Amino acid sequence: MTLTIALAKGRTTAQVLPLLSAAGIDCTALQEKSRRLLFTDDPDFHFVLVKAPDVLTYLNRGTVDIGIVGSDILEEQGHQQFDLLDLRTGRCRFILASTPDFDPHQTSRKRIATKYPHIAQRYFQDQGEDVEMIKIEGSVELAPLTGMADAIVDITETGTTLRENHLKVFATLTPVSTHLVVNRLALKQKKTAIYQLIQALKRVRPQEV
Ligand SMILES: Nc1ncnc2c1ncn2[C@@H]1O[C@H](COP(=O)(O)OP(=O)(O)OP(=O)(O)O)[C@@H](O)[C@H]1O
Ligand SMILES: O=P(O)(O)OC[C@H]1O[C@H](OP(=O)(O)OP(=O)(O)O)[C@H](O)[C@@H]1O
Repeated sequence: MTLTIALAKGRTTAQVLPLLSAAGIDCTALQEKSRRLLFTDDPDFHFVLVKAPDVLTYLNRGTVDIGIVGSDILEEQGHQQFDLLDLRTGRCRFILASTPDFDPHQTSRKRIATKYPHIAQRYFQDQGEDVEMIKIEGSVELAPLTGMADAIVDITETGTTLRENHLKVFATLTPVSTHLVVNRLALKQKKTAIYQLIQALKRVRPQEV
């Protein structure tokens, strides 16, 4: 039985391939630097490489059985799938950050720039605050520096980008890591193969922090 897996391209794939290899899956072709997107040589595991937000589109349409993607994407897009395993890689965290002169208690309605409007909205709703959301696609740190936004909600790992842009963390929100999610129908039809993969990955994923 073949399991079809969508991998989020970029950092997620780079950090997950060593785990998949350690779990006994031949990832040689995936590890080669190329523009290939579809890997079907192994009869047990087929892979597609997609942009992180598209992982759930493939999964929810049943085109793939399994998705491997950051919990930032799962939190932002909502869950229609089974989140079965925290792979404990791709670790980073959500933060609220801005220039050091930002006043979190400012009386005017805050303008918040982010790639994650739902997560940011939920955070401010929990604080009882109505904010203006500015959705951007990247280089989020630029928004408060240019005056386009009062602050940002983004992910940080090493803190280098914040530091190099002289931004300060005002709040830490939720932690992020790479998760394995499963399509509901696939879980019924391919239960044994899916649980075998999960058991193998459990044995090789990093320790809990
Ligand atoms: N320091 C980090 N910054 C951003 N994402 C990280 C970091 N560490 C781990 N991740 C995870 O990696 C995913 C993003 O990976 P990456 O930045 O390679 O993709 P991308 O943003 O689609 O790429 P690109 O910037 O080329 O468009 C996130 O969804 C998150 O789960
Ligand atoms: O704390 P650090 O280790 O510096 O990592 C954080 C940075 O990484 C991400 O951006 P990404 O590299 O995905 O680029 P982007 O601005 O194009 O989204 C994130 O949006 C931060 O800008």
